[in-house]
Amino acid sequence: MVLSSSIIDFGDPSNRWMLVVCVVSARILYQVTLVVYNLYVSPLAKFPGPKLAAASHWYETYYSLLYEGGGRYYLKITEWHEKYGPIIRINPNELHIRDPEYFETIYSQGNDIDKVEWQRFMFSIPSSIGSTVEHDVHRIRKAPLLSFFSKARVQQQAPNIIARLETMFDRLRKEYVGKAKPVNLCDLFSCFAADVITRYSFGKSYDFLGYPDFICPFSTAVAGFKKAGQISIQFPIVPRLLRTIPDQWVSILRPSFAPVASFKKEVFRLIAAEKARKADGSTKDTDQSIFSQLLDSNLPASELESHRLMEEGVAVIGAAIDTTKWSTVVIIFHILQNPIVLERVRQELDKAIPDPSSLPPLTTLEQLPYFMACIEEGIRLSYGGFVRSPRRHPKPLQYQSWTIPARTPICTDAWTMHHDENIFPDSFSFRPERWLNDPKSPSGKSLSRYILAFGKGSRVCLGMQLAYAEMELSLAALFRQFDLQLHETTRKDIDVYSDALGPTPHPDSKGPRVLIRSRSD
Ligand code: HEM
Repeated sequence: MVLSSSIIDFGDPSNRWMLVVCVVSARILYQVTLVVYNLYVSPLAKFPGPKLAAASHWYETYYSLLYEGGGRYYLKITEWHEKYGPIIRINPNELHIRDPEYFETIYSQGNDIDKVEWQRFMFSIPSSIGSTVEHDVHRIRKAPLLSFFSKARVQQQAPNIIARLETMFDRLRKEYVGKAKPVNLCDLFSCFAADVITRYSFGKSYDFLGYPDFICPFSTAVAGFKKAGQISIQFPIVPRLLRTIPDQWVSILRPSFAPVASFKKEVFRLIAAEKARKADGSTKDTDQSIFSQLLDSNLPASELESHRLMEEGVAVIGAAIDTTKWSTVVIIFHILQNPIVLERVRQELDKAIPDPSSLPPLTTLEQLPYFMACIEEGIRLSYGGFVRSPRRHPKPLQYQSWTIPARTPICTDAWTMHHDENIFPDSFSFRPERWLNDPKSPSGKSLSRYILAFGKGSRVCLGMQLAYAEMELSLAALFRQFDLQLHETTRKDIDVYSDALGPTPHPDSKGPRVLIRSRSD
């Protein structure tokens, strides 16, 4: 105290100004040094790309948050690949590669590939598998869930999916079929996907399909959360700080968050019940919920702590709703917009499903080539996660003449892959035919290898089989039983405008809507 008062008198205004000037100058000096380092000294300095992006993160921040409403950096990346070639530096630390033959190297099954630090807090659930950065921790966490979401278990659970479909169709018949009342496909399939995943993972139904007009506050809250996702990517400190605020306070400050807060409480309740059942030895059906599955696994005790399990539960539900909804809606839109496609799908489904009220097993639907081609093509044009998901490899990677330093964040993405015109000519058009007769890429590999919508390698989507089953059953039943007509809906309602932790259409879109008639009308 004596020291500070004897050296500088902060009561003197000129000294206070001097302090401000010193702090600002130090900050400017730091920024200038950083820019010089990024441009000339960094191990990535030699890689091609725009100097502004290499100099500072602020360039990405501007395109991600401000320019044309934000979420538009993916278009810049495409533009730069045209100009600078297949490997570019897209910010001071990260490289992006556009080469359909190289993405399997980036996203390989290798055990020692990490995600990057900003992915940990992106969804505010850092201990869930999708947010786990370290490969070894991720592997341990994912292992016990693999069989729970395996193809065999999904097939076993098909009757539960069909039961949710019946609920959905009953409501459609009562409130929409034959009426001049359009239904918003995003709202409809959000509720459906939410009901399916909660029943599947928690062994419990929450009747999301019962909400008026299919507007479910929980899905709306999750969608709102995702809209703010770019802020979390650009400023990872924000979600970290928000986590320190109790949920009740956040709900008061932002009432739209309340459904997420009460959902988290419900997840804690389920976990407590499962732990109590396990403690008194009465757990019988080990595959009823992901929590019984995890608690019966050989995960260490630290991994079974209630807060960690809550984050895993929320992650599984969160990962399943918007993604499955969006792919299903995109597929419906494109089929409806192409009368020839619609006719062909119907012919195939009518033949395979003679009684519209009785769906065949998934294995039969999967044998319908044109129907499955429509699904694959719709998945291609719905892009899956969309947001970049970089990886860090422990050893240097070689790409053409470039040596990529070890642990450099490196990525490609579904937008880049799915619009590679050499692999998918006329890539913006919906052309199911491209998937018929076991098609190959110019290099002779199966075309489906170039689909990145579910991710690849060790981090591949956990719920892929469930997502396919939901899409196959719901689309087959929908097109078999109903006549749908697009209502004030165009490609503007479907095409990606921005990346808001998922493919997001133009902000003016009111959402894709349809009018529904029964096919027997
Ligand atoms: C059409 C539907 C779906 C699409 C397009 C999709 C897409 C994706 C993508 C791209 C990833 C990888 C993200 C990354 O690399 O960081 C992923 C991971 C994940 N998905 Fe899905 N998903 C879908 C449905 C589901 C469903 C139904 C579930 C329910 C279980 C689910 C659960 C997960 C989980 C838990 C992860 C993290 C996996 C890991 O990190 O190992 N997804 N998904």
